Amino acid sequence: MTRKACLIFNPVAGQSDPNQDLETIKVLLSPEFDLDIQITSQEVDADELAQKAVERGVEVIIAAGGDGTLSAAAAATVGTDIPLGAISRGTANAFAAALNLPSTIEAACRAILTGKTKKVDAAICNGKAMVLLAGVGFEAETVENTSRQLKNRWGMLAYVMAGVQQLSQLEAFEVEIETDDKIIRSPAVNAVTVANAAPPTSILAQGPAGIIYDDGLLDVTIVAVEKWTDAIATSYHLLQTGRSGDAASLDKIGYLRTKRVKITTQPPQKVVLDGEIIGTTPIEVECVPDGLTICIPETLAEEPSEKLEGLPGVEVEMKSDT
Ligand SMILES: Nc1ncnc2c1ncn2[C@@H]1O[C@H](COP(=O)(O)OP(=O)(O)OP(=O)(O)O)[C@@H](O)[C@H]1O
Repeated sequence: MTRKACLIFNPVAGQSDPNQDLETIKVLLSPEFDLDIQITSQEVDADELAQKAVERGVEVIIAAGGDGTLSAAAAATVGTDIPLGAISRGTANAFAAALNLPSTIEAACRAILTGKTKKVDAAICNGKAMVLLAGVGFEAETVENTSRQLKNRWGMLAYVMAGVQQLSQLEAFEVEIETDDKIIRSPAVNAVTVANAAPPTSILAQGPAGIIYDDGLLDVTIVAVEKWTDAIATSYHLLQTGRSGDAASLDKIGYLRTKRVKITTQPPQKVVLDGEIIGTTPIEVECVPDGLTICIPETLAEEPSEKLEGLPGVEVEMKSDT
């Protein structure tokens, strides 16, 4: 018997031929699924289509597109038990990389057909569902400056180019980071990233050793640089540690793990949530353990740890009631 699935398909994601991709997906999934195919448009996005599918009570939601499409569809399933099948067709494919999902259409379809479902953490940021990460400062600017034309032309290199563009305009901000047990203040940081899950290419999330997406905790990375040469050294260090799975050890990179966090900045900074600009600080992010059901292989967990020393003028105030 076939299962009822809603397939949400973004025809403009990535650089491949959408008609051919859709046909491949239909051929691979049709034997098992009764597919209700919903195509995204500029007006109707994956979030809205996925929410309607949740309301209709489909058995599985399958999203095919870039990180925006996959994250939006995933967000609509947070807190439901509806499994999400993710088919990556974007530029960066951070979603699949972060959750150890297959990167090709064929392998993703095979996982949806035969893979086991697994519960992983999600988070809520200012009332919105989050699967990957929230970026304050640099990361938000990088995303905003990475246009579709740039992505179409340069692929992954577009993210690097947008980052380098930002390095020449670094503006530090004052931050207060409040967790359940402490308040951290620093007068001059450039980026704060709160990650539930992140691939090694999300370099500004790579403070802790390995970002664990099923530990009930969020991974916070704080980066402070004074000049653009520091920024390059810091970015390179984070790229290396992200790839090796080691914790960052450079001064001016801090990290900690926490169930919930409140971030206030002076002046207010733009905030990017799973690839989309959602507004400005302050933000409050809370982990939703096991909030998302997805077909995914197991990964190894690392020991939780934190490091805050070395950030300029950092103050850590322990809260007395914890
Ligand atoms: N039919 C469409 N025409 C134009 N824009 C669309 C259409 N469908 C979706 N979009 C837009 O596409 C964006 C999401 O793109 P998505 O992230 O899936 O692909 P991408 O940008 O190529 O991938 P990545 O984020 O991995 O680089 C949303 O902003 C959405 O509004």
